[in-house]
Amino acid sequence: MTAVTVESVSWRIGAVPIVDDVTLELAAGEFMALIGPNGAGKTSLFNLISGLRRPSSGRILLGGGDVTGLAPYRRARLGLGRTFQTSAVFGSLTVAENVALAVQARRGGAARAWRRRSDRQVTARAGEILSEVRLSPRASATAGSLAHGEKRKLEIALLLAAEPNVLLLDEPMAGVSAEEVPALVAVIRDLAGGSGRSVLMVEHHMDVVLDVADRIAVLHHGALLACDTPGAVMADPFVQEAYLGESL
Ligand SMILES: Nc1ncnc2c1ncn2[C@@H]1O[C@H](COP(=O)(O)OP(=O)(O)OP(=O)(O)O)[C@@H](O)[C@H]1O
Repeated sequence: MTAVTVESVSWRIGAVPIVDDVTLELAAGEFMALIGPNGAGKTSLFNLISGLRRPSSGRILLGGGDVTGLAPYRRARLGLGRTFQTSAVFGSLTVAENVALAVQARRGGAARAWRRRSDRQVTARAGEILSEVRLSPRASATAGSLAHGEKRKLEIALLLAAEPNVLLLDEPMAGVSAEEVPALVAVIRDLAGGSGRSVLMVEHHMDVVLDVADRIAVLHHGALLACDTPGAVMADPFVQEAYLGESL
């Protein structure tokens, strides 16, 4: 089953192709990394998938359904979650309160009946999510007091509260200290897979990419240069040639 299909998608500004005829499929449960040098079009492709931009041509499908014309919030309702570099965390509330609010917001919006149900269910779900992102020991800390890596985990927790089946992660390691990277990688690695959740992640740290990705998609000047297993991509002569002297 395919979670996301990008079908011959191009996005042009004037005559300049920023994303150039990209076709790729993210399978259910798959972890795919999207790499490429600065300006390759990674963020633009994320914007096209999440609906912030409309393609000049081509189609975007979620779970097999065409969402090319749908606004971002409609795609979110269909199970697409995206992290941004800027954080939407309430710094003066505790970690647990932040997650509980996000769970409540989702449930309140989804069905009125939830309002009549006990707060305990919200607290329980928030607790499960905190456990999944390994933040339970920090549940009663104020969000504003978290280290960068912990804040990233909280942002992921807020995303999970919407119960997405596809996650778009935009440079989750950015700004995180080297000591915090392994703990954050451990959380991110487990986001896809058994749950059926799929992840598409833009990340510049190649050690992280090679650690977590089932497949790596390589963008180069807006076009898809390769999309294969980490071993095959690293051995690809076109990838090597394209990146000779350039940092991935
Ligand atoms: N709204 C826009 N108007 C004009 N040019 C744009 C716009 N958005 C993106 N671009 C250009 O498109 C190209 C791709 O940008 P994009 O941010 O998608 O690349 P990226 O691979 O995410 O880069 P980085 O790794 O630096 O984040 C860049 O040359 C950028 O300047």
